[in-house]
Amino acid sequence: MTDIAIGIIGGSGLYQMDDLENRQEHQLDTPFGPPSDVLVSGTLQGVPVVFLARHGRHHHLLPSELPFRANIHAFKQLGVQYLISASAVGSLTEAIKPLDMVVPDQFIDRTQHRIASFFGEGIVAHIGFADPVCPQLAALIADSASHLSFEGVDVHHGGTYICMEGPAFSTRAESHLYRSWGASVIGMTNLTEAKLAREAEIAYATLALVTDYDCWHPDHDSVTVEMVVNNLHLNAHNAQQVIRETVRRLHNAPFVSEAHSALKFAVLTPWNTVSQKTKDTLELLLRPYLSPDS
Ligand SMILES: CSC[C@H]1O[C@H](OP(=O)(O)O)[C@H](O)[C@@H]1O
Ligand SMILES: Nc1ncnc2[nH]cnc12
Repeated sequence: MTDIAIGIIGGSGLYQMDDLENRQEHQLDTPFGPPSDVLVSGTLQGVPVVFLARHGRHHHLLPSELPFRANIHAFKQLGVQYLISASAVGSLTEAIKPLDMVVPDQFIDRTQHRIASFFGEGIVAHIGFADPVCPQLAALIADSASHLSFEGVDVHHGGTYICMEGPAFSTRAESHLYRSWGASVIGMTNLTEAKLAREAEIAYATLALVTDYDCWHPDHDSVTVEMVVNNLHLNAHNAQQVIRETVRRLHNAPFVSEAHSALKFAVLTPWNTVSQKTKDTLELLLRPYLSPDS
């Protein structure tokens, strides 16, 4: 099949794109095992896209169980160059209220049990990650959300997303600690995904949908799954509109992101010292940098 440049990864509450036409399911395998679910390609207002439900369509995978590498590899196999993530988050600040939308520009890593690199097994690479999301894609998402102007919903362009391990939500002491760090929102998935997308040279940015005030707010109940789900049902529809508008704009004006050449100077290990097994595993990622006889 021909390459699909735009990928969408939906988190809690976003298990499919309602208006996706010409749907086709792709059961893919990767050197890192199978992805969370089938990838579903189709067209959104005539634009080819491919969608994956991050936790599976029936939400059967914990954040710590997500096959992050397989998911990103599967998008890469289909030719994805831009990946739009939609995610549920808790707010860590008064200025960001439930149902608001946030497009983070920074992450803080509080994960503990995840493999967050494609490299190792005899090949070393260090990607730049100072700016962990693609600024152009983030701006497109934020501008699309602002343009659609949903009643009672503020759009926050920029902010720091704390990525915790989960699955339990934070303790109150942790929540206050993250606030003291100046963080804006908290979730359990996006940092790992952003790192792997960068290693795969895919431009990545997130539309974060606020569902709760975590557990720091004196005037609001501490976060529960019921609270998250109720608010997700309210804003999943808005989120799909933002994604559609972002896809439309991106298709009309694609751009070159720094992410698209992230590996250019990142690999330290001479290719001729790498085992054939590791070469085979990483061939898709390293293809642009390999000479025909390496
Ligand atoms: C259902 S609340 C916690 C759960 O929701 C978020 O998932 P996602 O980022 O995939 O939308 C959060 O990260 C947790 O995994
Ligand atoms: N408060 C919270 N903490 C972590 N992940 C979340 N996802 C939605 N709300 C969350």
